[in-house]
Amino acid sequence: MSRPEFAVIGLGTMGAALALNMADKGFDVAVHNRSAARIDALVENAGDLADRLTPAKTLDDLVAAMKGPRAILLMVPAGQPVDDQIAALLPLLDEGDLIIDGGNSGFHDSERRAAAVEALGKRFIGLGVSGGEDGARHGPSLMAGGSEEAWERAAPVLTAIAATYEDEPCAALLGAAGAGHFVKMVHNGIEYADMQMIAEAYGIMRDGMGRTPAAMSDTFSQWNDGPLRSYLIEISAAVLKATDPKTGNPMIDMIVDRAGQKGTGRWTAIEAQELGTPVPVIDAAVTARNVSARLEERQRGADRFGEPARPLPDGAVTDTDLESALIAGKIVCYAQGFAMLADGGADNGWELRLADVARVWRAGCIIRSAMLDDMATALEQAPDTSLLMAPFFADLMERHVPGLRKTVTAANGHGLPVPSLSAALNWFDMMATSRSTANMIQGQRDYFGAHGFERTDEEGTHHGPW
Ligand SMILES: NC(=O)C1=CN([C@@H]2O[C@H](COP(=O)(O)OP(=O)(O)OC[C@H]3O[C@@H](n4cnc5c(N)ncnc54)[C@H](OP(=O)(O)O)[C@@H]3O)[C@@H](O)[C@H]2O)C=CC1
Ligand SMILES: O=C(CO)[C@H](O)[C@H](O)COP(=O)(O)O
Repeated sequence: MSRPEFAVIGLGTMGAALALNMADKGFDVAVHNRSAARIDALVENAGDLADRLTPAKTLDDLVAAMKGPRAILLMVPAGQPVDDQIAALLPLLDEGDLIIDGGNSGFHDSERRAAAVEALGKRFIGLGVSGGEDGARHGPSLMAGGSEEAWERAAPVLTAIAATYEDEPCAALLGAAGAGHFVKMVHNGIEYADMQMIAEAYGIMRDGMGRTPAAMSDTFSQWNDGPLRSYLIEISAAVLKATDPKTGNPMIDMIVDRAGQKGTGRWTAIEAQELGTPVPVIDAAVTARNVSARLEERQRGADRFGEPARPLPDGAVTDTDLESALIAGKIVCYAQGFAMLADGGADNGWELRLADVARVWRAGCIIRSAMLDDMATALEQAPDTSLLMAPFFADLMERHVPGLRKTVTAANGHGLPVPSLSAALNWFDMMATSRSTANMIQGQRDYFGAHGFERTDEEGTHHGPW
């Protein structure tokens, strides 16, 4: 084994899997973790790949074991741990060495870290990684932000370990330092929205149609053979099919209905507000997770007001309507996500190519879906146009909005909460409205604050007769 040029620090779920993926692709990798037990466990369980791993108990040992120019991937929790690792590494590294932060870091932090690291003659990449443990082990989607030089150094390894879509690696340099983590943040916002809409369809089937988990699993599996084909639909079918080994009950029925979150969805919603980009489907999904966490408050609400009468009349919503709702909702949430990428790219001075982002998301990542290849084509043809207006997706919307409308109307009428699907429908209706109601807002603002308004028949700023 030759001295490794590549290293992974942080051998938790993602770091260990990425190190094995690199070893599998023929790269020698130095590995280090804060607690030594994980280093030993990785090497002991690596089988034939152990020969390619160089365990290092300290950062000094890690750096000394490597050949320059070094490339070191950090896979530790976002925030202070990343700053601490960078601070500990910098004095040990040589000019030209590269630090890659592969965690879910905030993109503002990546911009700051890149500037600090590069000022010392070293290089930095902020790398969005998606695909969970299995993706990390067998092919993740990788969204890089950094300089061309830094990318050239990292690309041979990153493109080798990435997922492929028709032989094209799902790994790309998308812009300067913060761009990779910005794109990953928006990816996670879309992930939240897609998951929430799927959960809403599950809720309609469970509480509105009285379906069993096994029956719902079959429905999701059928949808996975059509336009909705995607990783999230596939795993939803699998989750619904699983049996709890302890009780023999459907696993889904034993899971507490309180959704966790590590923050990237919330960041997307906050950043979208900063940019002024409407992403209501994502906002609603973040809110729904926050509401889910208020278990006791929800229980008090149910006790005080009674659970709504939820069963839907026969035929009120069909499986085809539900499928349509998810298709239209998915297009809307991607349209909002790509609009945010366009606005964020412009605001930060990155030349974010939306088609490249769609291509990188086609395989390996959590939001991979059959629609992404068509999105890449649409965004290549008309990069400055909303995905909603791309002929292929506009046609799909025309076909599927009636099912979305029927689903949302029936659900709202029977106390079945569908916040993200409703947000998708409301956004679609607002975006197809030439005369909105914002004239009333302007009238109110002028009335109480003399803020002025534009008139429909004259140029300039005007005031009302109040
Ligand atoms: N899990 C997932 O699906 C995905 C996770 N990510 C991101 O990747 C990063 C790693 O996630 P994941 O592998 O799931 O996390 P894990 O919790 O499985 O592992 C975290 C690793 O970081 C180390 N660590 C924790 N705190 C510190 C610290 N203060 N200093 C140094 N090392 C520390 C841990 O070491 P020790 O053993 O000593 O505790 C452990 O090796 C996170 O930013 C996460 O958001 C990105 C995409 C997907
Ligand atoms: O980045 C990821 C997937 O793409 C991570 O799994 C992330 O933790 C998911 O977000 P959350 O924990 O907030 O649900």
